Amino acid sequence: MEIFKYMETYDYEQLVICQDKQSGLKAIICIHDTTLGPALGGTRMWTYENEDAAIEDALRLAKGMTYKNAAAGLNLGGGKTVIIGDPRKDKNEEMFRAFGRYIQGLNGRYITAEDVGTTVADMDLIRQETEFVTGVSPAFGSSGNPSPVTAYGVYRGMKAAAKEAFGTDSLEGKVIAVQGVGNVAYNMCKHLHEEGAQLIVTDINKEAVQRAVEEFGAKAVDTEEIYSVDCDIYAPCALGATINDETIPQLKAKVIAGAANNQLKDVKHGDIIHEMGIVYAPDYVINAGGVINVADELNGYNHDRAMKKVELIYDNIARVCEISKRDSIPTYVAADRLAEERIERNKNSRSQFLLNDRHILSDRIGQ
Ligand SMILES: NC(=O)C1=CN([C@@H]2O[C@H](COP(=O)(O)OP(=O)(O)OC[C@H]3O[C@@H](n4cnc5c(N)ncnc54)[C@H](O)[C@@H]3O)[C@@H](O)[C@H]2O)C=CC1
Ligand SMILES: CC(C)CC(=O)C(=O)O
Repeated sequence: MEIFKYMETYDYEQLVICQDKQSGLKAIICIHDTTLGPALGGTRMWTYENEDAAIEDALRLAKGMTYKNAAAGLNLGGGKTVIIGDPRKDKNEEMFRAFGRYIQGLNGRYITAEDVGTTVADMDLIRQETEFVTGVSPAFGSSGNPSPVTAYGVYRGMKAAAKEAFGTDSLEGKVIAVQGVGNVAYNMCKHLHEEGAQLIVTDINKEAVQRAVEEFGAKAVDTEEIYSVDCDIYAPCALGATINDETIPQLKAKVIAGAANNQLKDVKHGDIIHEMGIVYAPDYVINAGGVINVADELNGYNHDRAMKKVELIYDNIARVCEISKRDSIPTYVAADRLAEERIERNKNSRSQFLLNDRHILSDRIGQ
């Protein structure tokens, strides 16, 4: 990969490669854009095929956070970290503390949280070395695990997308195919089950599938079968790029609404599903609940206030659908426009010099 060329094309600010021999830490912190504020985005731990794949994931995920934070109305930029390793085998205390020191070295340009493969306990270890971490244990006055809140936001956004496709936002009786029933999707399934939806689930983790079958009466299918099942809504909640040349021809769903980041393999896939008449709830709009929740910590965490903001994901998805119809553009383009316009407006309004400019983290770092 030609890193500088890629970073220049998509306007990235910084890529930090962190190595700590003793703990085995191999981390890539990527900061995409800090126009709106410090970059906030989670840390993913995953067994990447090779280093290029890890760097590419960090780059794509960080850019997604810029758009997510902007579209959610947060005064935060976009960043993300990937740690190379197996979260079930390769974690240790020193690793997360070493990582915490690397974050501290960025002096507030990047704030982390959970993502796939990392937990509240990992964030607690990072916190021993830096203040620039969220999603820490509630005992520290923090918001804890963001997944249930992300799940609630996805549920709200799914209802808005259903309204657009079916004329009603009730999910009662709707058949929903859920790919990956991990932290977010398990909690999402709870809401869907309570509303009377019928669930079809798949996961590479058989225990996760079993739990959904037992608790929600879900029907289990093989991982490759999930794309072609008869359903109303496809909810991608595992990893990215599952909307691609191979899967699109199999889809029967009228709505795509799920938690995964970077669901479209390429932008052209957003165009194709739009032409097919599928209502696509753009990933970074619908899955913003977690970041909205952890971002609230920066003001002194208040759960009710955070949940009120998360409720608005319904309105955000409805707005994106409205713009898509009005301007005859795919929903992913409508979402990108919302985010880009907000960043641009903020860029242009930063013309005045202000001594002692108030930093979003001023309270935390005691300035
Ligand atoms: N946790 C959060 O608050 C947020 C998560 N997201 C995104 O949502 C997605 C899910 O996140 P979490 O639930 O936290 O992760 P998780 O790791 O708890 O759940 C992901 C699940 O997908 C399964 N999976 C992986 N590959 C699969 C495949 N090929 N087929 C079927 N299942 C597969 C895993 O076994 C796991 O159970 C990720 O893309 C994440 O980046 C986005 C915003 C916030
Ligand atoms: C998990 C969140 C707290 C932040 C994030 O990285 C995301 O929304 O993807």
